[in-house]
Amino acid sequence: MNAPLNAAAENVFPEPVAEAKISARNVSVYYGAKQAIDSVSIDIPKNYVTAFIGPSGCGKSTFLRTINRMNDTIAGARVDGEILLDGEDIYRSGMDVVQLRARVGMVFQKPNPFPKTIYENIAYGPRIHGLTTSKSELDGIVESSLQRAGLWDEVKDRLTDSGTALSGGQQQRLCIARAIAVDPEVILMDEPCSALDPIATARIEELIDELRGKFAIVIVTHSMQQAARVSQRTAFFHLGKIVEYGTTSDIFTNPRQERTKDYITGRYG
Ligand SMILES: Nc1ncnc2c1ncn2[C@@H]1O[C@H](COP(=O)(O)OP(=O)(O)OP(=O)(O)O)[C@@H](O)[C@H]1O
Repeated sequence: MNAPLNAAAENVFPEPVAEAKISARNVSVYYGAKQAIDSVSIDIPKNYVTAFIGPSGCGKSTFLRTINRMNDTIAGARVDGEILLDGEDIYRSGMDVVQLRARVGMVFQKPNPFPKTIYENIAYGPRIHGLTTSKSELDGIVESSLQRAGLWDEVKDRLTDSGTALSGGQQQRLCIARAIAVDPEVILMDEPCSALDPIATARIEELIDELRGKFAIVIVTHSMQQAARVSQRTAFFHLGKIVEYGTTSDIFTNPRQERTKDYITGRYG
C-alpha cells in the first residue's frame, strides 16, 4: 500500500475507499511547450471502474495515456512526476514498456483490430509474451478471452475470418478480448463506445461491469450518463487539472465544487 496522500494539499485526491492500484503523483504532461496536464495526483483503486469526465481538451486522454506510457509514442510529449503501479514507478529507467502495456492494456475510441484473423487478433499477444507453450493452451486462451468479452458465440465458427470483417461493436469486443488475453491488471478505455450505436454501447457497458471485479478499469467518457452507469469512481478534469474526485454517486448527486456542478448540470462543456 502506498503512503497516504495529504488530502488537504491542493489538487491531491486520495482514493476514498479501496487500496490503490495506480498512484499518480504531481504528474504534468507537455506537448512541446504546451502544458496539457498540470500536477495531477490521484489514487485509482483495484476492482472498480474509474471514469474520467470533463470538457473537450481538458486532458482526460492525455492523462489516461500516461498510465501505460502511450505518450512515449507521441513526438514532443514529455511527462513529469510519478505514476506508480502497485508502488513501482513505471517511468523509471529500465522499465520494460512492452511488458507494462501488457499489464496495463488499452482500448481505443475507434476499434482497431489487426488486419488478421479473429483467432490471430487474440493469439498474437499471448504468443509474443510467451504465455503459452502449446497450441491447445493457446486455443484455450483464445476461447476464454472471447468468452469473457462476450463474443465467443458470435465468432466461434468463423475464427479464421478477418477481425476487420466484424461489425463495429464486435470489433470493439474483439479489442477488449485482445487486451484481456495477456492477463492484464488494468484496462484503460478511451471513449470505447463513441463509434458505436446504442445497442453495441449497451453490450460494452455490460461487459465493463462484468470485468470490473477482475481488473482496475479506467474509462474516459464524454457521456455523463455512461459514467454514472458504469463507474464507481469519477474524476472531473478541467483545464489540465482534476477539480474533483470521489465516488460516482457523490460527484453526480453531491458535487462539492462549483465547476463540477456546472459541468454535470450541463452549464458548460
Ligand atoms: N499529440 C498532441 N500534440 C499536441 N497537443 C496535443 C496532442 N494531444 C492532445 N493535445 C492537446 O492537449 C490538450 C488535452 O488534450 P486531450 O486530448 O488529452 O483532451 P481530452 O480531455 O481527452 O479531449 P477530448 O474530450 O476532446 O478527447 C488539448 O489542448 C489538446 O489540443
